Formats: sequence, C-alpha cells, structure tokens
Amino acid sequence: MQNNLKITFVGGGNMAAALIGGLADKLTAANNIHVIDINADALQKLQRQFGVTTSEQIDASVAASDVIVLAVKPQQMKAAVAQLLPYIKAQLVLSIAAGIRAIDLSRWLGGHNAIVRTMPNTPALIGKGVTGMVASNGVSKEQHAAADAIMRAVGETVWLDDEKLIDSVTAVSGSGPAYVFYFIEAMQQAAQEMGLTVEQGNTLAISTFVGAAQLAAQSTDPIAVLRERVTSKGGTTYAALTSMDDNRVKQSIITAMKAAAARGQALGEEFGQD
Ligand SMILES: NC(=O)C1=CN([C@@H]2O[C@H](COP(=O)(O)OP(=O)(O)OC[C@H]3O[C@@H](n4cnc5c(N)ncnc54)[C@H](O)[C@@H]3O)[C@@H](O)[C@H]2O)C=CC1
Ligand SMILES: O=C(O)[C@@H]1CCC=N1
Repeated sequence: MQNNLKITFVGGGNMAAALIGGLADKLTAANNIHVIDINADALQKLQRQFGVTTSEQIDASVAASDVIVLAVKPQQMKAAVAQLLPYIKAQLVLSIAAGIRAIDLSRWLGGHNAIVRTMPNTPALIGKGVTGMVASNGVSKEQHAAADAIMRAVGETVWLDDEKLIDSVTAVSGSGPAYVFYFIEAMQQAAQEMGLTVEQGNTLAISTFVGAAQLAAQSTDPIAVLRERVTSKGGTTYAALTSMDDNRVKQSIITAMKAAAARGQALGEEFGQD
C-alpha cells in the first residue's frame, strides 16, 4: 500500500540503497524519493536501479519533503546537516547514523526536535532488516507512524524509550550481520580444511545458518534447549562446544559486542562536538 510521503535521503551509500530498495514504488512512488550525495556515481546507480530523483547538493527538495533521512557516516554528519539548516521547517528528521545523538543533531539543526534516531541493518536489502528506533519529544504521532512505516518497509522495528540503548542495538543488530558473516566464513574455512569443496562448504554453512535461525525464530523453546537437542552426550557437538567453551568463545563474543557499543558511544562524543 503506497502513501505519498516525500522522502529526501542525505547520503546515498550502502545503507541508503538498502532502504530505498524497500521503499521505492512500495511505500511511496519512486519519484517521491530524492537522494542527495556528493558522489555522482552513487547517484547514477540509484537513479538507474530505483527511478529516484537525485542531486549532488542540498536543494529545495529538502524544504518540500515530509521526511529527511540522514544516511551519511557519523564523521560526515555535522557538515552534511549544516547545509540543511536553511531548509528545515517541520520535517521529520530520521537519522540512521551510529553514535550521533539526537541532542547534537537538534543543535546543528537550530533546535529542531522532530528527530527519530534509528539503527537499521543490511538485511534491509532483502526486506529482512530489523531496526531499533527512538523518537525525540518533538515528533508528532503522524511522524512516529511515518518513521515506523519507513523502517517496516524493510523489516521489523523495535522502539526504545531510552536513546542510550541505541548503542546497544548497534552492537546487537546494526553490526550483527557482520558477526554472522564472520561465523559463516569460519565454517566455510573449516569445511575446506576438512576436505569439502568450496561450493559444498558454502552450501552446508549457509543452509545451516538459515535453517537454525528459522528454527530459532519459530520455536517456543529457549535457544539453550534447541542447542541441547543437537548436543548428544559424548557426541560430536559436545566435542565442538567444549572446545568453544575452553577457548572462551561466548565470552569473546560478549566482549566484542560491548566494544561495538562503546565505539558507538565514542563516535557520538567524537563527532557530536561543536
Ligand atoms: N552499513 C551498515 O551496515 C549500517 C550503517 N549504518 C549507518 O548508516 C550510515 C551510512 O553508512 P553506509 O551507507 O555504510 O556508508 P556509505 O559510505 O556507503 O554512504 C555514505 C554516503 O554519504 C555520502 N556523503 C558524504 N558526505 C555527504 C554530504 N555532505 N552530503 C551528501 N552525501 C554525503 C557519501 O558520498 C556516501 O555515498 C552511517 O552513519 C552508519 O553508521 C547504520 C546501520 C547499518
Ligand atoms: O560499523 C558501523 O559503524 C556501522 C554501524 C552499524 C553497522 N555498520
């Protein structure tokens, strides 16, 4: 079902492309989506692939849009937002950047406080994303619904009450696809070291991930029970999991995820300064 939301993306890189893929001619007509990026090649690709309109600099389309999606890197955010200032009225500003806090965006936008901070992830590209979101106090009911509809167009949404938790979401699901790919890569390498072909290893590793994830999503049993059902006493899985425990793999994953959350906070401090 399409609405007529006019959406301007500031930044047309990887994550913007994933979101636009879910929105264009689905939530809203492709020609209601405008993308501004300093990289002409990125714009050409988006124009060709999705039929969106584009420009290389901030223009009047910003003033005419209902929603402005901030999709540049945290390091690029302050400079990008500064150019928006003359065009900001009542639009919803939706940021997907790691770390950058709503209070800093608001200050750079002259006190504008209709801001939704979000943390999507790349499975959005195939409509299987999940996005953590938090609204600042100037967001109207309609804008809240619009933000939810935008992110739902590419997957699930999880709303938070406390903005601080966005760094935790970043560590879990924002960066999360990379942990999964890392684990799959390790399984593929092990498969090859144990004599399977590249193709056989890829099929076995990826299908195992997809199957186990779907089983986990559909099951009412705790994940630990699902794990125990694979683990016969004195069997092969027990040998593998004992090796992982001996190598503190679980603790390493938890430590790594806390490092991601800490980096999110540090990005906010580093690039949210005046
Ligand atoms: N890649 C991911 O998995 C995720 C990324 N994010 C967030 O999304 C944001 C974008 O990340 P990516 O798409 O991966 O980066 P990217 O580097 O692919 O895209 C950023 C784009 O912004 C453009 N840009 C830079 N300065 C600009 C300016 N002043 N005006 C207009 N465009 C400008 C660049 O040319 C580039 O095309 C980041 O803030 C990141 O934290 C959030 C969730 C997941
Ligand atoms: O690595 C990053 O900083 C971004 C945020 C979450 C995923 N990618």
